[in-house]
Amino acid sequence: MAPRPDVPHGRALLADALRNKGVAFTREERQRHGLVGMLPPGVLSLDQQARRAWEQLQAQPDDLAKNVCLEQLHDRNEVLYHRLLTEHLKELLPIVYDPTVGEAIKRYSHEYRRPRGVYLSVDHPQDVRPAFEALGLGPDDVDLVVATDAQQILGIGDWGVGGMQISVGKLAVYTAAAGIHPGRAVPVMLDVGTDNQALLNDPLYVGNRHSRARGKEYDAFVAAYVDTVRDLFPRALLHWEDFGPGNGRRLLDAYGEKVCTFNDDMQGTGAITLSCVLNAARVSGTPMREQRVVVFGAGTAGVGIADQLRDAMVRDGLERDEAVARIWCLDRQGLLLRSTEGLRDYQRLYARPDEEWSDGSGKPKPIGLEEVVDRVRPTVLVGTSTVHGAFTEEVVRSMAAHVERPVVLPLSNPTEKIEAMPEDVLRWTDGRALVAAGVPLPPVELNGTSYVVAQANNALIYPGLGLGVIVSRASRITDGMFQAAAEALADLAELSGTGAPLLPQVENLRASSATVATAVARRAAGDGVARAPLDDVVQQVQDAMWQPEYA
Ligand SMILES: O=C([O-])CC(=O)C(=O)O
Ligand SMILES: [Mg+2]
Repeated sequence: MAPRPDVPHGRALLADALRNKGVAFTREERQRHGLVGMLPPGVLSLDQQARRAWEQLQAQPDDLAKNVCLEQLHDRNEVLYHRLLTEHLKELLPIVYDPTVGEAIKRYSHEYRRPRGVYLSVDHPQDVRPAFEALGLGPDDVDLVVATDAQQILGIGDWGVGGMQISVGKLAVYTAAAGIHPGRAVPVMLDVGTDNQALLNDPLYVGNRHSRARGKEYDAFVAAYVDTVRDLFPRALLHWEDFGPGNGRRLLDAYGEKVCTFNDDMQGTGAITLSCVLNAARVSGTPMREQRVVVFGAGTAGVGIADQLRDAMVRDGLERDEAVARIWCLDRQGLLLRSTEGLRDYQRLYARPDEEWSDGSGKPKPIGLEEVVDRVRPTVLVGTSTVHGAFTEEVVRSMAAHVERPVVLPLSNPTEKIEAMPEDVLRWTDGRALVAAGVPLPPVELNGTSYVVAQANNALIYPGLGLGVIVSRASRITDGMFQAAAEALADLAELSGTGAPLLPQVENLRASSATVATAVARRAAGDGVARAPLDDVVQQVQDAMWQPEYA
């Protein structure tokens, strides 16, 4: 992990992925570090090693095999792994991250090779502290901790201990995109059990073999995690990933004001969607205060998106309740009404008055997406439902009948969960729709125009956000910092020309993350939460970015 005084020797050095250079160790280094006879005599450069690793990767039969191959490299030689990732970001992001990471998570116990990160068990809360102490890192050595309890992995639900791979994948993106030092970042799996029966009945499953802990037991375990990290690593930013709807918002409410922390699915996804909609508003000429937004899937992500769009409408001149009134949220029960049973507290704000939708006679019937789109005539349709194909031709055509440039954002992932394929949406609307998806997709060729589909994934936000927090040493993360991130990213997109994507391309992730980081750090200072002096933010951000090169 982070530079330690005790530089390992011999085989231990080869096994230390952060320091290992493999055949790039020079003859002199081999002699100095006790490696004589342990490596073939040839000495390769990092570039040559990267070429070989790339060849090995190309020989893999499918994306899951590529993911496994890359993660093995990750465990052997981190510099080489990150070199490869940085050089081939567009090709490799879908392998180490969404969508293939979903497959790796499902297959975790069967592809199991080498543990990575910190595994905490709800059955042994007394081990939380020793587990972090075993990293051998000092109070200033950790910048970032990504933790999941895996209840709601991507759009694929509860995957128990396999969720570790989402923490690992997010950190890989942090480093590739924003140069977060891989030795100063820790992935964590909070194993509270799983309600996934297939896992519980799988003899090879390597997680806790019981149902999910809830209530006091859960809260005490999470508290032990937060308290221990704050105590041992007071500089660390705490990132929450893929928690269930019952816990994600609650944990953020409990810790958001006290700790430097954020929930990526609520706030990162909210910010990236805001970026998209800000640019769609530029293209269509319809200001934010005039947008009508339908959110299909009112879970953590959907409501997080609603919150940030609402705030953007308020900044554009609306009162808060006027902005809320321009947002319609649907969940499993259909359109959320005040009388809807089982509303979660965070959904309540967006529940519509029943009078709007019924004549008051009898119990209201569930109101589906078609009816809502038909009556509301939304300008923006967001999908966070994981219902594949929910944005039917009928729904999209109905929307496009009333709106010149309908904004359609099928964000569910992995690809098998997407609400509509952008290709279809563009075809149904004769190329008028402004589309972005949560997963990477190829450009759509239609009537002689190539439409580049932006990837509206929180990967364009969280790495820069994290870097901005680290550079400014922010004591907590304000709403304004998300706004700054969303606006800075939106400003980077080239919107000219038919078919231009709504967001900067993933190939430029390193540059766009630096821009996001700069905006976030400045806003941290503006909001009074920065603890580091920021004399030259642009340079400070550059200096803070770790490069994949041998020491
Ligand atoms: O990881 C991703 O690709 C986006 C995300 O946070 C999620 O879907 O949960
Ligand atoms: Mg997530």
